[in-house]
Amino acid sequence: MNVIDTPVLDLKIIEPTVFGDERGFFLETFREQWFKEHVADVTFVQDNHSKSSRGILRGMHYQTQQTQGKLVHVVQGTVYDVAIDMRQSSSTFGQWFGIVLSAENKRQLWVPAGFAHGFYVTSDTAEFVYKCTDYYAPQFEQSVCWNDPQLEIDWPISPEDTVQLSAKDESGLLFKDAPYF
Ligand SMILES: Cc1cn([C@H]2C[C@H](O)[C@@H](COP(=O)(O)OP(=O)(O)O[C@H]3O[C@H](C)C(=O)[C@H](O)[C@H]3O)O2)c(=O)[nH]c1=O
Repeated sequence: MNVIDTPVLDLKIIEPTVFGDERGFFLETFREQWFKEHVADVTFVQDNHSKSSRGILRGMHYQTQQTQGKLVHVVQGTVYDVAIDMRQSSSTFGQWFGIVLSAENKRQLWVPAGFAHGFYVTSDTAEFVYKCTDYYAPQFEQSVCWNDPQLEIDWPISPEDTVQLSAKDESGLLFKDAPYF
């Protein structure tokens, strides 16, 4: 396992060690003691799995209470994954980072509590799995506009591409109006 810093404070890329042989491959997707020592001293309590089609954008979500750290990766297809630092005390407050996560690159992204998170599907379908450090609490959930004019997230979306959002995400808040940590 290899940990790579990103330009955004505390947001980390993890590259697991992949063991390939004539049968295929094996990798450990999570090892608690290693994670606590090398990434963040947190405990995960909930695992999630979603499947989406090309052009689906889920995000940008966070919980204002029961804030969730998320360890995310893709087991089928490809997504462009984005996290936004919503922590006012952070030196990278208001900054975003994006990365291609795919079944092929097997990369993971550690998104600490205090970030808004979402992804855009660039393959026919994508299956997205992640561990969370607190439980789902919809009463505390917020959604920030994926195309907020201040954040200017550089999504891999061409004019001819579709962007399909949930009703909740259609009415996301502007970053300037969103609650911060
Ligand atoms: C997130 C969640 C949802 N649900 C139920 C609630 C709805 O009936 C259904 C779909 O929920 P939602 O539309 O909020 O799912 P996503 O749009 O994938 O939400 C996620 O999108 C981005 C990528 C995130 O980072 C968050 O983990 C999460 O907000 O699953 C649950 O039962 N438990 C959960 O933890």
